[in-house]
Amino acid sequence: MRLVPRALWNAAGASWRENFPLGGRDVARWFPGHMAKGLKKMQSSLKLVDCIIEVHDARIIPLSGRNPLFQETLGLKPHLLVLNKMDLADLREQKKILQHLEGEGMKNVIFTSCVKDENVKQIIPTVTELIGNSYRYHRGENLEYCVMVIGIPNVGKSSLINSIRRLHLRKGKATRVGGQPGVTRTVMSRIQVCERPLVFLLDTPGVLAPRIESVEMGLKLALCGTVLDHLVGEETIADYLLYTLNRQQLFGYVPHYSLGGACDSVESVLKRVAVKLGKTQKVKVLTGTGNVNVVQPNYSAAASDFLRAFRSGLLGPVMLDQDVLAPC
Ligand SMILES: Nc1nc2c(ncn2[C@@H]2O[C@H](COP(=O)(O)OP(=O)(O)OP(=O)(O)O)[C@@H](O)[C@H]2O)c(=O)[nH]1
Repeated sequence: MRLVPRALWNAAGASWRENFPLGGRDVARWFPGHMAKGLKKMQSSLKLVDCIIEVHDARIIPLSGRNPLFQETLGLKPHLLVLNKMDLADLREQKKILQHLEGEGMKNVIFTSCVKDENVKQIIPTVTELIGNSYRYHRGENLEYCVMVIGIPNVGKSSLINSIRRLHLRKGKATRVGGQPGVTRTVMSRIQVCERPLVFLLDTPGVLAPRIESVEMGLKLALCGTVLDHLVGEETIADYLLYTLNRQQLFGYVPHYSLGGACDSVESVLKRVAVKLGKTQKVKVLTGTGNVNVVQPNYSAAASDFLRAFRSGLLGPVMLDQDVLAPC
């Protein structure tokens, strides 16, 4: 998908938007209140836990997405960062990403894909080693390990738990997986995921509200589906997607929708996508001589499809935090 098709060479030389208009957006509203309550519950369960697995989306480098309140507590327990959805991420700069994370104090990092069960097998041995090298306070005598899985919404926490369980115990789903953020809400309880060593995970992952340092970070999180789309606006997210793809010269959307060429106007792209998909709607227009029915492109349906295609990897892999890596 990285290869720029011949027809797009001209487009690749074109100039794309340097900035995305960020003003007037109330990012604080994008994350629902139930997450703050979850944090308290997680903090009270921490004394039962030997290790924390923090799951994040591999397309965003998890600096700003992390909740500072939890981060204070994280230092006390062995910590493994799992960067999931690697099948959707452009990881050509993996070395830089790891260096960057190490600079932020995150030494134990594994990239995974739960849809392909890629690298998931490395998790239990790594966790066991981390716990073995740590002081377990009052849990030193206990031969079973208890691990807490945490992370912001929709990054694949439940999928990871199910995947670990499937690979080590050959058992089916223990926790619900959903395409919408915020599926996991119920009280935490333990489930076994491995026999030797005996490892339990808190079966309901801890859902953290991300700390959004900037509107742009909020838009990246929205693009990855960690926020309910309607709170941000699908067309806004679609516009941010188009801006990102063009800036990074990722023109996979052009052949995907058989568009004539790349374009930086979201209105024009969504119009062509809507027509291509046959997503049009009749709208009544008031004229001087009465009401007239006009067929218009359904921009909202086109935006939904554009986002869905991106999120399922059909437009190619992406690294949304290239700007964070640039000064490394
Ligand atoms: N492509 C891809 N999709 C994944 C991967 N892991 C999970 N997903 C998808 O991401 C979506 C969210 O997965 P969940 O496991 O429900 O995520 P969660 O973090 O538990 O979500 P919340 O309950 O909202 O906190 C689902 O549609 C999964 O199928 C992965 O490695 N690759």
